[in-house]
Amino acid sequence: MPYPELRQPVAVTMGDPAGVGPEVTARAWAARRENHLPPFVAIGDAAAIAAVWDGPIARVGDMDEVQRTFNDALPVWHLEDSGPLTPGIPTAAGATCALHALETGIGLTRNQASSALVTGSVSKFALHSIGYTHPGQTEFIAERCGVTATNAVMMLAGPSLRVVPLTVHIPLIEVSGRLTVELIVAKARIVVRGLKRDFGIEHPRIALAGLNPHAGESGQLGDEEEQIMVPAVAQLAEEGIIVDGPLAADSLFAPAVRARYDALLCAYHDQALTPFKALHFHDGVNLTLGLPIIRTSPDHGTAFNIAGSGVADPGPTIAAIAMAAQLAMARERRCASAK
Ligand SMILES: NC(=O)C1=CN([C@@H]2O[C@H](COP(=O)(O)OP(=O)(O)OC[C@H]3O[C@@H](n4cnc5c(N)ncnc54)[C@H](O)[C@@H]3O)[C@@H](O)[C@H]2O)C=CC1
Ligand SMILES: NCC(=O)COP(=O)(O)O
Repeated sequence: MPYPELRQPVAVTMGDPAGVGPEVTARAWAARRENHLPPFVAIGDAAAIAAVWDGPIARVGDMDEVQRTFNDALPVWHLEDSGPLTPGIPTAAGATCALHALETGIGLTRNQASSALVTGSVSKFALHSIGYTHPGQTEFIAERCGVTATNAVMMLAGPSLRVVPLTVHIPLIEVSGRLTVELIVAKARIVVRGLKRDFGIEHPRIALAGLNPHAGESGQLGDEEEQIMVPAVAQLAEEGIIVDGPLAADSLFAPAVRARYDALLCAYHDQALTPFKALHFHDGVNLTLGLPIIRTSPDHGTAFNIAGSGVADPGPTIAAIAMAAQLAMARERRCASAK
């Protein structure tokens, strides 16, 4: 057992049943031994897995059954029939099933029936078509956990890079208006706490990327750096946080530069996720800092263009399950030593 202190299985939602979620979850189970994965349960429509995978499935209704069946079959917490299913074609019934799976996974994890939550990829468009109003899953999970959206911080973590988009699912034109000293300081504090608590880094070093080319070139190429970022970095430094910036984003990801930091705080979604996915598509993980539960997710979307064709890489899901288990075990160890 690679995770001896993990008291409960990990809850893995399959996301949109028409996306690659069902097949990558099943293939992660098939690769459980070589990847030393902990027991986990797949939450969603069992038919969505059967449509794309011919391995063994065990329908379960409690976590004891998950523990008992995991070695021999993929445990599935079956929720509902998501209707006629064609991989690659999202439907309202499929989005409803994905949302129900998310609710179920959050509930199991908040009740400590599962040690951690791993969320499969959903289609934001399909979810919004059934009335979902949150920008992503992060904000929904935060709300269910009683945490404000600002205090639930998205981090993408891979073996050689951790990035944090300070603004996430908003149009590019709104980024400048959303960046404030308060937002940067609040998120940076949560990042530093997460690096200490979840990653065991005693003195985290972070850097803030500028928004404009050359970090604004002293105001000649934009003033967000001078007006917002410089005061935010000064305030964080005053609090004793080891922080550099704002630094020119184009060179921040160069190997010699990024190696100096434990996390890079970026102004907007693609500034963070584009270099991250270029480096760590296969083994990178999306996680949420600032929650009372552990939540991770593969760092890709529903990939409707390849769903059902058998080519989807299960690596990101394997990495998300492994990281969820490691983080949960570290927290359980800390709780045990505090008693
Ligand atoms: N965590 C989540 O729930 C996320 C959900 N999304 C949602 O996914 C939907 C599609 O978004 P896209 O921007 O097209 O991103 P995507 O990640 O679904 O696909 C982008 C490209 O990457 C490929 N790809 C993705 N996962 C792969 C895998 N496991 N193995 C091999 N190739 C893979 C796809 O085939 C496609 O060519 C959108 O509705 C978006 O909202 C996007 C990112 C994260
Ligand atoms: N691009 C990252 C992403 O879309 C993940 O968002 P979330 O659903 O985890 O909030």
